Amino acid sequence: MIKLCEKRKQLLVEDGHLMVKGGPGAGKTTISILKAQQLISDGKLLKGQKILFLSFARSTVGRVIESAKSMIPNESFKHLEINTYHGFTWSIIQTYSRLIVKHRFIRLLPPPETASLLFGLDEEQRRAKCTSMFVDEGILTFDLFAEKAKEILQRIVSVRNIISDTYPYIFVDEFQDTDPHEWDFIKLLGKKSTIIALADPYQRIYDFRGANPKRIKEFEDCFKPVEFDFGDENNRSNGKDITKFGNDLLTGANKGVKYKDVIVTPYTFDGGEPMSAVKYTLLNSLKRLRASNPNGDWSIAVLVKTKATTLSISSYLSKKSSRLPEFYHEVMIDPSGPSLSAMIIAGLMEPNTPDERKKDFISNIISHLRGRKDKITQEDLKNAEFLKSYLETGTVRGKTRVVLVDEINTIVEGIEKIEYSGTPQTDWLKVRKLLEHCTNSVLKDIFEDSKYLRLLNKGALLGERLAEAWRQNQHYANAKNAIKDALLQEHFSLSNRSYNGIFVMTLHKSKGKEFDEVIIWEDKYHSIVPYKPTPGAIEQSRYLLRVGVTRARNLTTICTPSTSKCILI
Ligand SMILES: Nc1ncnc2c1ncn2[C@@H]1O[C@H](COP(=O)(O)OP(=O)(O)OP(=O)(O)O)[C@@H](O)[C@H]1O
Repeated sequence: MIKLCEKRKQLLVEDGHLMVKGGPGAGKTTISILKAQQLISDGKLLKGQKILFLSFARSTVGRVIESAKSMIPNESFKHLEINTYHGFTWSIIQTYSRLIVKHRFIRLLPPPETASLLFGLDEEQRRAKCTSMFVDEGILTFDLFAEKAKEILQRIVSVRNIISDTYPYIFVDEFQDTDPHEWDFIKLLGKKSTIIALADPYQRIYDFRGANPKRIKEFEDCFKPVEFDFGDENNRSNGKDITKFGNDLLTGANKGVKYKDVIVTPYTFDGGEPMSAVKYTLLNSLKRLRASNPNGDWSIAVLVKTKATTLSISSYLSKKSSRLPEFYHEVMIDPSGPSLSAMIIAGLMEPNTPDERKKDFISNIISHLRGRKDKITQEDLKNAEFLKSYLETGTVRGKTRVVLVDEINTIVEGIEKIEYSGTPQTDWLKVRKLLEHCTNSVLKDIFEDSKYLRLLNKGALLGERLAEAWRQNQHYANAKNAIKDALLQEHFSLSNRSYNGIFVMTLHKSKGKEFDEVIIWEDKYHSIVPYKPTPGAIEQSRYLLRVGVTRARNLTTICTPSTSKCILI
């Protein structure tokens, strides 16, 4: 039941630009949905106009859609457009790109391929390369969306007017994390549209991609908004001390204090199962939640620092041991590694000569090595360089590399022997099986990544695309491109899903979401605060941990190694 205090009632009737501030769970998203409803029922929209709600992540958008559907009538919901910055700016570029670039069609480069292509370049070189690809070839990378959409609005005032006329009210969620281009984009739209920004300065966790502590002040100076601050109000975990822990964390006041609803569990090294503490914690959470929600309506998030830990935790949860069970769960990761592995398998399935297939396979392995992780290791780099030179010269030196090339050859030979059935799932598994028993780590990683496609719920999508290819030709011609297109479309699909069950994701990805219980797993080798941190890095780590801790409605457990306990707790 939503409570409307005087401040909230005032917000609903206030005109003009607004800045809505508040800590985690203060109710910023909730009041903004009610504000949108108020604008609609006050008749502020003309025919064809909509209210735009912009957020960063697709999953956050999904949660806003879900809340809005449950809070406002269907008739009003039709007047809302809830989208990501990416989705919205891409739609502007698709419609108006001809006004800033000569190419008739713009081709999108999927993020994993972008990572592979830009590998080894510094920030400035990356930007220069992306810009020249756009201008010279009409190829667009996701990083340029906000910049190019801004350029369109800047250069063509009539387009800006059309967009503002269509969206006279724009809500900007998580404003504290906007980068300079997104901020310029909002400033331009704010010349005619009314902007309602939602922000929490202490949930700013994207400094590394251009967020800036000055941004909120810049908004205030530019738009002179009416301000509403809901401070430490806690509607998510009312009556719990989770928000208190989160706020104490900002100053270090949490150190040495015991909290009722934030439990710190130092774990010791368990030789056989180093991550067993996460399973024990899950078993306790499940016991509590199953007892209080017999209908299965509960959610648990396991939050970790890095993508690599997401994958290792997920692998561990999927395995049963003599002591502990497996746990069905979903992983929410940036799907670069799995997507690139899907393209490798699809590439192998395409009809081809053995020679061409081998070349294609090796090029795809190089893309996988360069694009699968946020930060490439020296080992990956050396392997990618070796494969590149092997493609050119055919020379192999060193035992490990001889094994790698032998295994590549065995896979290519194995493909020749496969008889496809026309049932994509079966055929996919036949090809994937060839990678299963490889001993070289490069090929093993491809196999491991491909397993996450199921956990990412991509199985059905891949099956559909391959079935289409088979229906037309009775073979899997062009399978790789079909899969690539399908995965690309996924970047824009918005679904309002409910969070039931166990989810594994990074702390960054948890932003804007809520769960009944949260388990924060600090890995021994990937601690929340980086090694030898700068003051800035410590501040960012505090914000990040606060975001994670405050995602819980009922309880958060922080598992930290007892030998190197997190310095923030
Ligand atoms: N006025 C209110 N009365 C009762 N419950 C509320 C109220 N406002 C929000 N809530 C509930 O509190 C929870 C958190 O609300 P909401 O997501 O709007 O907060 P937020 O400020 O956007 O959080 P965050 O910044 O952490 O994403 C939701 O479950 C919501 O239903």
